[in-house]
Amino acid sequence: MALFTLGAFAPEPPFVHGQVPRTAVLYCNLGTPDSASTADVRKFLREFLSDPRVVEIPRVLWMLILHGIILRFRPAKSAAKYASIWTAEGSPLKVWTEKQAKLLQGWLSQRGHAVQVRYAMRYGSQSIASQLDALKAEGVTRVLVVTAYPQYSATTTASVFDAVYQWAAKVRNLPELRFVNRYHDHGHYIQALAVQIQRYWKANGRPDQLVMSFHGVPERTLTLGDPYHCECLKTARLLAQALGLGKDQFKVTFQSRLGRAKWLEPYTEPSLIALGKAGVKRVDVVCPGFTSDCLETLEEINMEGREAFLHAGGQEFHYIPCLNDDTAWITALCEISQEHMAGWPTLTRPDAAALAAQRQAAIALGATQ
Ligand SMILES: C=CC1=C(C)c2cc3[nH]c(cc4nc(cc5[nH]c(cc1n2)c(C)c5CCC(=O)O)C(CCC(=O)O)=C4C)c(C)c3C=C
Ligand SMILES: [Fe+2]
Ligand SMILES: [Fe+2]
Repeated sequence: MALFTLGAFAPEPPFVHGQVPRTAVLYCNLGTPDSASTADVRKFLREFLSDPRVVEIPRVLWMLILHGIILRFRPAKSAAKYASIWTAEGSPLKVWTEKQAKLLQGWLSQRGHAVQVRYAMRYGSQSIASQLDALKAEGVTRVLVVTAYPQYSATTTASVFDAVYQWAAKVRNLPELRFVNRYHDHGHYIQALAVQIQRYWKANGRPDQLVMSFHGVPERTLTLGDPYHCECLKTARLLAQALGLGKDQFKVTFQSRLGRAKWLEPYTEPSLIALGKAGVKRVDVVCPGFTSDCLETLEEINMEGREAFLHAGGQEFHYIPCLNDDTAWITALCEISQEHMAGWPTLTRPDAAALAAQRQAAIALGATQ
């Protein structure tokens, strides 16, 4: 009989003295079903909605509601919605997230940083633990965790961090870890949104009202101290400023409510209906909190929201796409990552071209020359 047990820690490759430190960026998004089938959507929803960060009601009661009602009826309904936005390459959320990570890798390398970029999903395939395992196996000793969520919420950002901590709790020789909590007011992020909207308006004309629709959360989270609501409002204010919009030219709303509890208000769809009924002719909707187009933007806004507005008497509905693979957005991701890697010796080629690119980006944002 063995006298000693190794406890929870699995054997890991031995530490090699003199090993070159290696840095990685782990870019994390929410996740999405593997296919638009009801079975895959149910599997995804089960994992997502079982996270106590996402639904904060007493466990036993919630498990009864989740398994007794929601997982019986919602998967088929959601699967039909997913089917309406699915692409040949898969779920838009996955396609964009993967592309953003590849582009970020390219930009960081071009700026002379020796950094590996991987993307991971909080729920479903490409899990955070699997990607951290892969990075560790590749010899990475420093990881910067960046999320696809500009506004911090315990329901999203903190849940990603939980998954990292849960992985870390089982690892003996941990990499150095850093986290980006938020970038809702980062100059490059706001600039990327403004550029995207202005480009859209240049090609399609301007609306009577710009609706900035953010994903909702239960209102209770605000009174419990979640900064999400305030951060959404700050993003909206900065974006309106960058676009030169007056108070009566834009509106902030919250979408995707689930269940009967009160969520952050005003709700997007009733607001669109009210605008249509009030005789507003053209509405443009942008979703600044979503960095990739996904079910919530492509179906809920561009299909359901459009229908609601036009049905209520509105004449023109425009959906402005998310940041997706836009160059200004990838630049923003690059800047945000660089700032948080300060002090980590990642620059292998601090050459004139890389430094000039950084200086130009800063000047474009109003830095003194
Ligand atoms: C209690 C439920 C939910 C909370 C709280 C919530 C917060 C939240 N979600 C996002 C971003 C996304 N959510 C997406 C889909 C989605 N969200 C919920 C529920 C809550 N979200 C559900 C049940 C679903 C699945 C679809 C459905 O059945 O309606 C997505 C899109 C995923 C995709 O595959 O395309 C995103 C992105 C944020 C930012 C947020 C809080 C700030
Ligand atoms: Fe959501
Ligand atoms: Fe939705």
